[in-house]
Amino acid sequence: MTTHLRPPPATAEPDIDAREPIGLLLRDLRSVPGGLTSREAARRLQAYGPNELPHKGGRQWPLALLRQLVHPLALLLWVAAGLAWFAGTTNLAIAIVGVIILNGLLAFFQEQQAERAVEALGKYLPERSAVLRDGLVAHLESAELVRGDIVLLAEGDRVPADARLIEGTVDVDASMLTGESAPVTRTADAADDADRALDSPVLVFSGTVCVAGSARAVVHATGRRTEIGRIASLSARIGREESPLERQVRRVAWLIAGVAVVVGVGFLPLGVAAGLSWSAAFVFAIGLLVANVPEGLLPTITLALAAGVRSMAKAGALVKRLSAVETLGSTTVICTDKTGTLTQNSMRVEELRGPDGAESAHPRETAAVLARCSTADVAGGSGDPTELALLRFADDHGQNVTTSAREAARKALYPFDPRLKRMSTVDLVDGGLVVAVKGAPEQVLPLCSTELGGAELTADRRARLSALVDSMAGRALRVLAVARRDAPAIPGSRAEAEDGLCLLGFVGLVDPPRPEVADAVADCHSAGITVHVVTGDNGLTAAEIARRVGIGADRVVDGAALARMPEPDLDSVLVGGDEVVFSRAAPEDKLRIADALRDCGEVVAMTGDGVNDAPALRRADIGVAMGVGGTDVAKEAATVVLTDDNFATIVAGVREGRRVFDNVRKFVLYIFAHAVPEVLPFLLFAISGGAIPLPLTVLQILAIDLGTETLPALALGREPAEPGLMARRPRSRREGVVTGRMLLRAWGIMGVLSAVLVLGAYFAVLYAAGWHPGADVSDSSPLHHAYLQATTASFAAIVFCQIGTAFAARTERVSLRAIGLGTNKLLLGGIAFELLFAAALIYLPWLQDVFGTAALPAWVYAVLVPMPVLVWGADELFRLLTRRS
Ligand SMILES: Nc1ncnc2c1ncn2[C@@H]1O[C@H](COP(=O)(O)OP(=O)(O)OP(=O)(O)O)[C@@H](O)[C@H]1O
Repeated sequence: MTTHLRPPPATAEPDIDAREPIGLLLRDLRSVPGGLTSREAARRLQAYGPNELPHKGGRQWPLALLRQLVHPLALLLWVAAGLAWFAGTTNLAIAIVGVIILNGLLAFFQEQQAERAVEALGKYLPERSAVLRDGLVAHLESAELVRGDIVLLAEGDRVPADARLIEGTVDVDASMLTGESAPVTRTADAADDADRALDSPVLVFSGTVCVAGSARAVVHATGRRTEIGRIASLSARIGREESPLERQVRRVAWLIAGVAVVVGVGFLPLGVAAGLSWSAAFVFAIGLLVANVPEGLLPTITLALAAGVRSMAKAGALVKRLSAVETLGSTTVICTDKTGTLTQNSMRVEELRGPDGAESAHPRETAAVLARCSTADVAGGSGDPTELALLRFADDHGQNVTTSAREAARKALYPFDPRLKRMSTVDLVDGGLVVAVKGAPEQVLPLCSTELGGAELTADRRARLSALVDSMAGRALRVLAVARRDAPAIPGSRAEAEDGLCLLGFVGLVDPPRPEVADAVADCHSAGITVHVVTGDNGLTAAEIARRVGIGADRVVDGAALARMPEPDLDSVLVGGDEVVFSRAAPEDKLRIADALRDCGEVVAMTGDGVNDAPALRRADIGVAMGVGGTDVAKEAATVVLTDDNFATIVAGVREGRRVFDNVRKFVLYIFAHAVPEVLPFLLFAISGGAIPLPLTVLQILAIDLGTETLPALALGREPAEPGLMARRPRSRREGVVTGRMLLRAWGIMGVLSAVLVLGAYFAVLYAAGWHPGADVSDSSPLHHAYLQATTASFAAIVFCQIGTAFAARTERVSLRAIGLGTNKLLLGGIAFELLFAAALIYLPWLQDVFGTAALPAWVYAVLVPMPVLVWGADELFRLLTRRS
């Protein structure tokens, strides 16, 4: 159920007992087994409101805002503000409170944006349900369901509203309501003696999923009146747990905060020793602390992840958890399905062979079996793509392929079973019963005793037939054997029905690879990602398709061999470096493969679409469900849903994940770099014993941290992908956000250089005014104005150096030229703002008073302007040297 914003229903619905006899219930709901009319449904929708869960709405925001103001780092700042106030520096106290509030607001808006990005995913993938309207089956958005609607439930569907079964039997997984993980059976005509409605054998509830069977049910409660609607805390909101990246960054933030406290406290005695009064030293200690607490780091990361979620959604990959963005980026193995993911899923019968290997001389007999042995609906275009292709073939050969004709003649159905890989029906044909079977040749052939024409299937014939199948499969055809027999009576079981069959021939279907997949596979290979194919199809067919898209398919492991394979052997197959095709795989095999890969330390993305794929999707690091062809169960279990079922989209997601992670590193680097030029001047002051006056005021530091730096840091989070992003090995699970190389660049290179440049500008202004170490710069001294200009020069120099740092931080390895100077427009805007803000501080008289600044003489700009180039240049050189090595 989606959570759109629509007005709440105006009218209350009368109470109805959903467990009363069906006839009575239908009468109370003013419905009939054929469903409501569209007009009546529209009226009820208008009167009672859409079938949606109560929206967790706007009233949440005051709390969210409050949370931003009282999180631990903010509390640290509150303490600092309290101390400043206590020390009598009200100005500083107010400034710190300003820092807290501004940061809180910024973080709040970032979090809100992040939430919205995730919530907006709902609109990409509205849930749909099959419902009877005007006597016909319609596939409507679940939100449009009303009381009295008759819904059709099938395996893999999510139950869209609370409903009473009126026909059929289903197994439902009700774990999200009852916590009971084993599926329970619900039958229309069961005797209902349960105590609780939740345990009633005739009711199904919104949010639970149908894992087997099919049924019709009449809706008796929708939206907020459903069981799940009542349990408001279980609202359909997507989970928001902290990602490993956020956890890491939180730890880093705390570490830095700890260092800030130590530096601040450490400054106290140093400051006093250098000649400051206790209260002045105290004020500076607090200033240092506030300057270095990285309170903005976490929300910025959340926002970067959310931006990743948004752009992935545009690319067709709906990510259900923010944390999945980074996990996708570190994927090392992708296990993919074949049909629809690697291929176009536009199947067509390419050839039909008789048992003799010749182009079949009896297409009509084969077509007749295919027309009956099916559950797809060509007119409505719904059903398994293989079956749709077979039905179109039957249609071309003069068969009646309408569902009504088929169902009228059907006496029994043994549906397609992915383990048995075949399906059968028993139908009444011209007054006699006929068993129709189709399926994987190795499953069907053993059930056949004769072939078309009546000849017995000898061992020799069977061997030749296998060779025929292999030759078809080797041409990338999906091959199905088709068989039939006359039956004297309706068979009692599947085994009895599928016995003593007569083989009619083999159909070969083509399903060409998607054109974009070959490039995506090549990208995977250059990015160090291994691609395994796990398919229910024949090994030769799958290997040929794999080869056509560039997957190394030298090794094919078939389902039977896999079943016999001990764990250590499987491990060595999987980590041997080869790409493997697992053919004739059952859904449980996927789980085993995911498990083995994870045990081997790989980060696994696994695709799936069926009900049985759910455990493997859950077990993989990234479960990828098919949005078009997948069941609701698979989508539920997956972390990523592909709106186009396309393999290339997974790879696009990996690229996006890597980009987001890179960008997080970029702004962490940027934020780290400023610490050195801010802290070093203080140390100089302390070490000189006060002979060198303080090069920066506390409020100037706050102006940098809060005013000039914020926007460029945010803009770095939106940096486009760096060239070569998909030419690197995947990041190891153990590799953190902060690396030694990053610290070297931030502190060792850019930080130290900036500190030198900042002090250079400071001393240049002081000396030009005739200052010497130890000279008086206090309020009343003649050097005071020069001192104000000198601290202003330090402030301006930090701003200019940070511009250089921002450009350097844009790439981790390549040169700035490779990505272009102007490709991040946000950053250019951020820097423009930074300069304007700094200019205001330097030139507006009332800001001069607050921040202790003074207008700079023009020559100082000649010193300042080269600084960005110098800082960026030093890092560029470092990157060049490390690239070479
Ligand atoms: N509707 C069907 N009726 C009978 N047999 C089928 C049907 N669909 C598939 N088969 C047989 O079962 C085999 C496995 O099909 P299945 O659909 O389970 O494969 P899959 O795992 O979905 O394959 P892929 O990875 O290509 O998507 C097919 O190769 C085919 O021989």
